[in-house]
Amino acid sequence: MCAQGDDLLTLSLTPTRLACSPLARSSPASGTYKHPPAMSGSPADPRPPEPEQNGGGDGYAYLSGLGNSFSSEAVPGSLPANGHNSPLLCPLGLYAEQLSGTSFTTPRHRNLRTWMYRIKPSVTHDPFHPRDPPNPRLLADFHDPRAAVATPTQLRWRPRDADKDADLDFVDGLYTVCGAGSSFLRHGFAVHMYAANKSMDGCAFCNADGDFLIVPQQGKLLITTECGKMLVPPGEIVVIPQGFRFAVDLPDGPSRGYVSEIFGAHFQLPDLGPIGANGLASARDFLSPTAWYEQAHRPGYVIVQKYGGELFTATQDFSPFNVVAWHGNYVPYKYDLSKFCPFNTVLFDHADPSVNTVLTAPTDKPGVALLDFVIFPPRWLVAENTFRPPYYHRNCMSEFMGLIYGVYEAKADGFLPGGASLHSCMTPHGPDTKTYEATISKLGGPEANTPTRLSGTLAFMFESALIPRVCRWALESPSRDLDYYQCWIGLKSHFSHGKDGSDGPATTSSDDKDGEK
Ligand SMILES: O=C(O)Cc1cc(O)ccc1O
Ligand SMILES: [Fe+2]
Repeated sequence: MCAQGDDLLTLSLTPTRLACSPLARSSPASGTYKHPPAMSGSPADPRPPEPEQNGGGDGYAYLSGLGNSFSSEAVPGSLPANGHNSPLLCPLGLYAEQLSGTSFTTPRHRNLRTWMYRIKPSVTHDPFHPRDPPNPRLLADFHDPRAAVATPTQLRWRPRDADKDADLDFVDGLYTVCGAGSSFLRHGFAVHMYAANKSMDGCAFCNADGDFLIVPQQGKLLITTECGKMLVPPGEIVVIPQGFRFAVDLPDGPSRGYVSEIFGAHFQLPDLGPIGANGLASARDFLSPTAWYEQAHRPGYVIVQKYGGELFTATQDFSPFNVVAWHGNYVPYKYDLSKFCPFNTVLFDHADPSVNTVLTAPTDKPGVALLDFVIFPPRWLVAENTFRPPYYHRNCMSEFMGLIYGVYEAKADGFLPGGASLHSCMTPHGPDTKTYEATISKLGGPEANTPTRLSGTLAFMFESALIPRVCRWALESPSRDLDYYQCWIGLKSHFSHGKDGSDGPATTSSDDKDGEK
């Protein structure tokens, strides 16, 4: 394997099919998670979490398990007893409020909702107005070619930091790159990136359009939600479902990363098929927050609501993070990507990247995703007589890629941590010239079939069945790599059939014309 750059650690072993030594995980970010006492997924036991026993290793308390029905109380006794959701009077004088993530009548196994018990209900605010200033770089309807255009060109962007001369919080630092469909029609997706240098202050964000899957690449995010707090360093991802109010603090200073937004669907774990009952991402490694609230009078607190891609604000005199207790299965969650258990080919050929799907948002067609979140994690490459980097291909799905750290196995140069690429439906792409040449130069040598460990790298892909339009500002951005196509131009013909007395019949005239000049 030779696609890696110099800064990748590559270990070689004597070829042996069965003995690969297990190595420690190599994510730069992880905490040791201790499973909570009877709290997790146990509505029958509403004891408050105890941070010492119930930590995510990062100082915050979490509940574990994707899809569980959770209960959490910041004050003992604040959840209604006896199975009531909406009693005549809630404990401690709280208001009951339901947040629905699916229609009321969605079949039970997909039905999502949470009950919150809060000091004041969310409705207690002044009217919504268009936000001043707006964020003109957000889009949630991709039907208007004036804002976003169709292009089959291979696209790549260099990483971009927040403008040092501007104060940009998560909301102002967010910009849409591409997407398809419409939040109004509840079908589609958007890919955004963010570059922020300031914590949100005196305001909370609420996305009425869809779910956010956030992939921090630089700088931790401390996210306060109505369900509680989560600390999310690079190497972890976080999902904030549609409608949750949240505020993003930047405890490490400037931060940047990627966001996929899905309209009208939610993420779930992929089916495992013949893999069996275990592998890839495990439900138990997904962590949701525990109840946390603030009670102080907060005059002029602003709710920023993204609705149809536009921002609106409403003012209130209290924090929206006033939920003392909650229960339900519609919750924000985070996941440490180093917990992912990758599967791969163990004899020959290159497995399709779907084998490393972390989360999928399905369409109505079986096996066709509105959006798959796929990773390219550290792993062993052991396939024999195989071109181990990604193959050349044209895909009916569209592929947006980002790099969290390291060097991506298909691109020796130019695809940098914090950068991005887009290869849309049927747009040809694959390893760059340097990667291809370096790989085949090892042919016949001992390295070609030696198991190697791909380490110190973490790339990901948002893959969609929908065909994205690309925002004009992304196409015109100074960070766009206009020379991207050059990385393949150097791919030579290695075709030797009939040339130089080689092993085939006489060459045809078209072979001559197409041969390497
Ligand atoms: O294009 C890419 O780099 C992503 C990708 C990786 C891979 O191993 C196989 C197919 C694929 O689209
Ligand atoms: Fe691809």
